Amino acid sequence: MRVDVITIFPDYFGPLSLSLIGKARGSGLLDLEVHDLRTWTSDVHRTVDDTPYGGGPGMVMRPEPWGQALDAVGPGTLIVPSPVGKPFTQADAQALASLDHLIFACGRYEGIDQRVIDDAAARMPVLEVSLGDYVLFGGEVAVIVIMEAITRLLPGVLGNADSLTEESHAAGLLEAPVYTKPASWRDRDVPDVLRSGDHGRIARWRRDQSLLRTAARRPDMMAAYPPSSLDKADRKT
Ligand SMILES: COC(=O)COc1cccc(COC(=O)c2cn[nH]c2)c1
Repeated sequence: MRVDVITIFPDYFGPLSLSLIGKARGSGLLDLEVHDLRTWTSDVHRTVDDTPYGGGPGMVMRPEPWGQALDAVGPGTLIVPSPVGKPFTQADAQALASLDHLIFACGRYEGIDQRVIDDAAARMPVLEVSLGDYVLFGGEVAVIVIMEAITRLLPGVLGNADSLTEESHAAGLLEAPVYTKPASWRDRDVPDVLRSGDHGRIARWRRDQSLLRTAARRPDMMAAYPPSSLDKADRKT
């Protein structure tokens, strides 16, 4: 997978060269390049923003540098983290993980001139995605989050691919609680069922815990369960 990131703060992406994402890059699974938007400015001050038409607080990112940047690195699927985007989900991560070329645009200030989005949408898929109902200083940290969600789904990145099927949101439910040694810790014991060796009983216990946890914390997910994406075999009557 090829990923281009366009930002006015390229140093934000140091973490992407660490840990699993670093390995994915090293093993050729992920070809990531971070670009400084100011590369595509032509004035001596390398200006990337200007005052908003119609007035109002703050600054807006100018269209010219973005247009030239996207011309240079595109076409691909353009992802723009934004407070006004569609909520980003595990299903989106799954879908994006199967694509060949992703381009991330990191907005700052009050946002990117809308014509950049409209112009890009005329020649490539554009997804404006929200990570939550809050506002960040810019898209950079959102890109790191999205990149983690996608990269861990790439074949060969996670040692144990089984963890992908059981994890939260993969089957439309929150994952059951997990335990490890010691069997007793500060007078708290691991549930006996998990030490029973009865794998059918353990699977049922975990399913029940997932349903209880999802009902208590995420009624929205319960209402949507089972997601239409699950095949018949996964549906529980
Ligand atoms: C067309 O899109 C844009 O102009 C994007 O512009 C901006 C402006 C400020 C901050 C951000 C970063 O995204 C979020 O704050 C965000 C994402 N999820 N939840 C909050 C992006």
